[in-house]
Amino acid sequence: MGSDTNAQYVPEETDPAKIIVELCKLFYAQGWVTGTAGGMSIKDGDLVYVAPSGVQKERMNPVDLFVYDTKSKTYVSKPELYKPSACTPLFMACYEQRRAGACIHTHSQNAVMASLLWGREFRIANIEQVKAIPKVVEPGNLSFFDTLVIPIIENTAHEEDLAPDLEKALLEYPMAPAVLVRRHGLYVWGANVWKAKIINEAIDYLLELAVKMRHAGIDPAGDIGSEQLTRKI
Ligand SMILES: CSCCC(=O)C(=O)COP(=O)(O)O
Ligand SMILES: [Zn+2]
Repeated sequence: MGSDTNAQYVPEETDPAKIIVELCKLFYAQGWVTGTAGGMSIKDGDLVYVAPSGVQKERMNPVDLFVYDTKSKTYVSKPELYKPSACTPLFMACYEQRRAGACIHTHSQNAVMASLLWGREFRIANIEQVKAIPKVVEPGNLSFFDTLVIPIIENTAHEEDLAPDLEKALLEYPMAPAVLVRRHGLYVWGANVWKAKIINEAIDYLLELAVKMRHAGIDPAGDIGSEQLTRKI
């Protein structure tokens, strides 16, 4: 074993605008932001970077991004052709209520399917991947035996009108690492963009798995061993 086995991987790119452009291409390839859907934002000190509204998120250039200064409450970069993402009030709520460093909004079909199969909360437990999810209210991640709970809010005609319900969910679920929007998608945030990316990937994996488990007659939040009742052999 080399001495650098546990070395932390540090991505080289640090320009938030370039990172948003790069990650939106990746999320497009995942099917998470197709057809102009979804978006993302990064908070770098007082500056909030937001993608433009209604554009193909995989084809943006760094100059297309809006940059909002939370101190002066003005846009320091405001591309003339565009409006800022309709998700902006929701991203701002995550920054203010969760002290997030980055937010991701996707229209993943796994998120939409889960929102159709669960009621007011999505729950999953006893799956190794939950260990990638932070506890939020204290340092560290969930353990294998913890239950991940994600609140589900109802969709509205316009993205920005989701903000009051998202803000309420953030207050009512202090441990939640994300919020699902029924028939719409998922909002995820993290202390920084790379943490937000990891959490989004882990949650999407768990949503997909949970939908498959339900279809197989297994309760994703059930006790270990309860699934044996559904086993044929
Ligand atoms: C077909 S996308 C409809 C709007 C939406 O839900 C979304 O996430 C994209 O909003 P934006 O303003 O960032 O384009
Ligand atoms: Zn959306």
